[in-house]
Amino acid sequence: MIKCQNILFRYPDQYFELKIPDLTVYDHEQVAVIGSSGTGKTTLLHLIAGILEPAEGSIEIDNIDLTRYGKEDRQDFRIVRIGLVFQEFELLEYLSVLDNILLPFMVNPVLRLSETSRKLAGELADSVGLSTKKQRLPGQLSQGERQRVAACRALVTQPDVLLCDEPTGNLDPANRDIVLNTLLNYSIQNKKPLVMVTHDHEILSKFSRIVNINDYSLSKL
Ligand SMILES: Nc1ncnc2c1ncn2[C@@H]1O[C@H](COP(=O)(O)OP(=O)(O)OP(=O)(O)O)[C@@H](O)[C@H]1O
Repeated sequence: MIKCQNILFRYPDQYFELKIPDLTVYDHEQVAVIGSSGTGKTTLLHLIAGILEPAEGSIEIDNIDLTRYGKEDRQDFRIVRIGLVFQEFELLEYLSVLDNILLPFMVNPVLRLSETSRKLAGELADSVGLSTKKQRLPGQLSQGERQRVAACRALVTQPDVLLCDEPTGNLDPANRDIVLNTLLNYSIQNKKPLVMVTHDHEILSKFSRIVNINDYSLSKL
């Protein structure tokens, strides 16, 4: 469960303010975050991920208050417990599809690469239709296939929370549905909360709840 209470966040220039009195995402929920450009959707995801720190308030994940942690502890928590997917998928061009999926284990000493993780990486690649492309380099993949790899990478650590920032933004409908269903199904089957920022109103019916960030943010300019 994700619980944000009495959040106040400002960037250092003070022009933008995000205030969230109470936002709880339960384990069985898939929440879409919508709202106009520049109203704080990405900022909200970064707060929940512990990348940003609020000036006031608490952000709890499974009853652990991230705002009590220092930056490094928040980072370790994020690596182990949170799955992140962004619009720019940040694949490493010199690693194969399989190794890109396993990247969290290679770059983070807090995670242990096991045979189980290798097996899961292969199964995830199979599940998104990449079974014949596991040894390819990202440069040999389409945009949609690259984003499928990024979705698998977010799931290979079996995170307790999934945070996604427009993961289907540039994709055609077929790839969009593969990526979306992969992420939603993980959340539904494992009862792990999912929060996804999206501009795509066509996909909103797939979520259990919609949060409009316009209700919370205030631009002072
Ligand atoms: N590092 C930063 N320093 C100062 N202001 C920032 C910074 N990052 C974002 N902002 C400002 O904070 C506000 C919220 O930005 P954010 O990226 O969260 O919006 P968004 O709703 O995700 O926008 P979009 O839909 O365009 O992606 C914007 O006004 C933006 O200009």
